[in-house]
Amino acid sequence: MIEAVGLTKSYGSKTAVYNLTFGVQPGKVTGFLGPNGAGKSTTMRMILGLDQPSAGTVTIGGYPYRQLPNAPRQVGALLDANAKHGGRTARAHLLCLAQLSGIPARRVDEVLGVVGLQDVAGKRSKGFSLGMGQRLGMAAALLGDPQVLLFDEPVNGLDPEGILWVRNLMRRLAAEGRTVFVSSHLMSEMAQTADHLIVIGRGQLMADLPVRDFIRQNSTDFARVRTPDGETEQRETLVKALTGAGAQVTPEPDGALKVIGLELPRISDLAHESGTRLWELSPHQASLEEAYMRMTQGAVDYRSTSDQRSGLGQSPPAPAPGTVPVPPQPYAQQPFAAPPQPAAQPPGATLALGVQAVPAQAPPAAPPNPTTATPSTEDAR
Ligand SMILES: Nc1ncnc2c1ncn2[C@@H]1O[C@H](COP(=O)(O)OP(=O)(O)OP(=O)(O)O)[C@@H](O)[C@H]1O
Repeated sequence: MIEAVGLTKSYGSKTAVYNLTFGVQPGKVTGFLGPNGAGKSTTMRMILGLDQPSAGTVTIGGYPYRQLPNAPRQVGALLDANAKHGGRTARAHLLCLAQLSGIPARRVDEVLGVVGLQDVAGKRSKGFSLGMGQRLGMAAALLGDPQVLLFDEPVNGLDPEGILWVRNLMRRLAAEGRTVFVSSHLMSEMAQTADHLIVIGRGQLMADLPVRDFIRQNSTDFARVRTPDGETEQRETLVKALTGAGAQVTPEPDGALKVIGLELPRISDLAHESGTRLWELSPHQASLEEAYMRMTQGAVDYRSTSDQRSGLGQSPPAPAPGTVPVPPQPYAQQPFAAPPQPAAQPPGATLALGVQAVPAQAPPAAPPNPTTATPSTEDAR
């Protein structure tokens, strides 16, 4: 079990992590999510004793990492797959690590087999692909057969097969009763791999909840409805009928309508009563990726300032023939009960996320201030 209490880390005037309190349980995969610069790696480094907290504590099985007896046998980590001597073979790299930690040499071939690198064990790692490097990093993490495992972005750069392999490995390690803590940006991947999620933004805790609760609370059901292409009047009649019945109706880029707040049979009845023909009426669920993006949108440090096409002298593409030009905002002829929309919150506000969200706590009146909006230029790494 990993336990962080009031964990805080400042680099000069920059607060990378502020007052984080959470626990990571054994027997589960716990996903650690947050946008770029949210503080995930900093937190992991503090867990592993590589960085000293400015305040608060973090322990593994009740001990700070540096006080763990025989730490490499208890905790394994993959923080940076490039952290290896490229001139050494995969086997020599692992052998070296094993010797430093008093791990028997025979374990090296075992872990090479676990990660599927047995056939290239004698090759120098500088010639390895990104995926092979990640596998070697995992082998190093598994070397001491530890009960606690930390992986920082383990699927970075992996192909779909590699991603599936990592997913299965994580699940297997957790099923063996180990504590598995995995950072990622990829909500969709974590939704399939993790049992529990810890989400941070700008160094502060945003959510700490089981994945199934995240799914239940953040996936909004909606219907897609489509009237015959080009028949604008039919479309407007239907929008009026739907909003009049309390639905939130938003145009989709392809000319369909996204309808929230009404069951499919009711939409069908309203279309019939208003004399509208339908080309499509289908049930949908908002993706978790979308829910995660909404949750963290107020905590993103690095955001593009312009359309990526600007500067190329190109205008946005014209609508495809047959599609109906659509306004960007929801239709609102009639008042309707909109679902709760998370918004960027000032520090100290409770995040209105529809999840079992954690109140964002205001940092002390004086700096450190983890909510600085400008990207940091202080990264000393
Ligand atoms: N050694 C350091 N010196 C100064 N600033 C640092 C240092 N390490 C991290 N930071 C800053 O702390 C913040 C958190 O960084 P961190 O790498 O922990 O985020 P992250 O969530 O892991 O980001 P990413 O997903 O991009 O890897 C960033 O603003 C970063 O620039």
